[in-house]
Amino acid sequence: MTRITDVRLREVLDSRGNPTVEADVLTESGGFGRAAAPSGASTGEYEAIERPAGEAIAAARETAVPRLVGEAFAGNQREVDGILRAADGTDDFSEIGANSAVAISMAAAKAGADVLGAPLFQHLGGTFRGDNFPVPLGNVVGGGEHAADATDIQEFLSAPVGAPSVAEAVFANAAVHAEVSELLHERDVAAGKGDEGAWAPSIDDAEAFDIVDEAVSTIEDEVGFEIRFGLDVAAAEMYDDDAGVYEYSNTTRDTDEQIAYVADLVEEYDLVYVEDPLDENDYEGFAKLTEKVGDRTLVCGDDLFVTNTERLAEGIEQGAANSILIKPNQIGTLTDAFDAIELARANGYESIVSHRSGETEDTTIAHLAVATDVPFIKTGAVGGERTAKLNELIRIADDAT
Ligand SMILES: O=C(O)[C@@H](CO)OP(=O)(O)O
Ligand SMILES: [Mg+2]
Repeated sequence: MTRITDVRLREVLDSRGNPTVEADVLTESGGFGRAAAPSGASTGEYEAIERPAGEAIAAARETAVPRLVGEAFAGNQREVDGILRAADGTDDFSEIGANSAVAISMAAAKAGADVLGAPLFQHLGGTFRGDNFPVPLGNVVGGGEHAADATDIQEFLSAPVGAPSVAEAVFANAAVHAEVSELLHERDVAAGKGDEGAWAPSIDDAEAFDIVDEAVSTIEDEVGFEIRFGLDVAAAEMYDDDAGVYEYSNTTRDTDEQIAYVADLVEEYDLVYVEDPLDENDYEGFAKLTEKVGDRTLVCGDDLFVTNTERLAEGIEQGAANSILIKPNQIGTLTDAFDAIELARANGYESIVSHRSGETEDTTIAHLAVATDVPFIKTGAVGGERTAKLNELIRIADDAT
C-alpha cells in the first residue's frame, strides 16, 4: 500500500552552500522516497515562491504534513499534489513555499515508485512510454547571474543532437567543456566556473561564440556525430524596464535590435535552441522572433512561462515561442509540471526539462525527462550535482536504476 505514514522534512545543503528543503516520504508497506528542492538565481518574476528553507519547513509541517499522513496515497500523484495546493491555499505556494511543496511532491513520487518496485521514470511515464532519450544540453560557458565578470549571455549550451546514445551525448558535452578550457588556455584567458560548472571567463559574448563554435566543431569531428549549440540569453536579467532596452556590457539594444541580434545569431551559428531571448513580459517580442526563426530553432520560454499553464496558454495564443522550459520548482508540484508538458504537446510546443543553478544530488528531473519523452534536458555538463542527473540518465538507458 502506498498510503503515506510519515513525511519528514529537513534542511540540507545545495550546491551554492545555501540551505534547501529535503523531504522523506514513507508509506504503509515500507515505501520510501527522498527528494530535495533546487533553487534558482535568475528567477522569473512569476515563479512560485521559494521561502527561506526553515520557514518553508515549519509552515509545511503545520499545514501540509498532517493532511498527507494517514490520508494520501503516495502512488496517487494528483491526490498528493492536490493536497499540497489545498493546504497551502495560495496561487503561488507562498504559504508552505514552493521549495517544501516540490520536495514533498517529488519524494511522494519516489515512494510510490518504490512500493511498485518500478524505477521512477516508469512510475511517472508508464510501461508504454517509448524508448526515446532526451538530448542533454550542457552549459559550457556562462555568466549573467551565474558568475560575476563573465559573459552577458547566461549560458552557452552544447547540444549533441546526433549522438547515438545518451551516454555518448553526455561524454560529448564533457569533451566540449574540456575543449573550451583548452581554447581559453591557448588565448591566455583565465577562467573559474559559474554556478552550473560552466567556464566563466571575463570575455565578451562575441569571443565566447568564437570559442564555443570552435570547441563544438573540434569535438564533432572527434566523435563523428552532429553537435550544435544553443543559448539561454536570460534576457529578463538584462532588460531595463524604464529605458526599454537590453543592457549589454558594451552596448544597449532596444527590442527590435534585440530580435534582429538573436535572429542573426541563430543564422550565423545555426543555433538549435534559444531560451529567453527577450524579457519575461514581452510576449509580442517573443512572437516576432518566433515568426522569424521558429522554423529552424527552438525558441524557448523559461522566465516567460515559468512552467505555468496559464502563462503558456497566453503564449500559445500569441505564438510567442515553440517550446517551454519545465522546472518543477517554478510551479511547485510534479502534477503542475506534467500539465504544462501536456498542454505544450497538445499545441505543438516542445518541452525541455531543466535543472536550476542551485542544485543537489537529486535525480528526479532525469526521470521526469525520460517519463515525458521530451527532446532535451538541460542539466549542465560537469560537477557533482550536474553529473548526478547525467549519470542517472545513463543508468536509465542501461536499465540499471
Ligand atoms: O535560467 C535558467 O534556465 C536556470 C537554469 O540554468 O538558471 P536559474 O536556476 O538561476 O534560474
Ligand atoms: Mg533560463
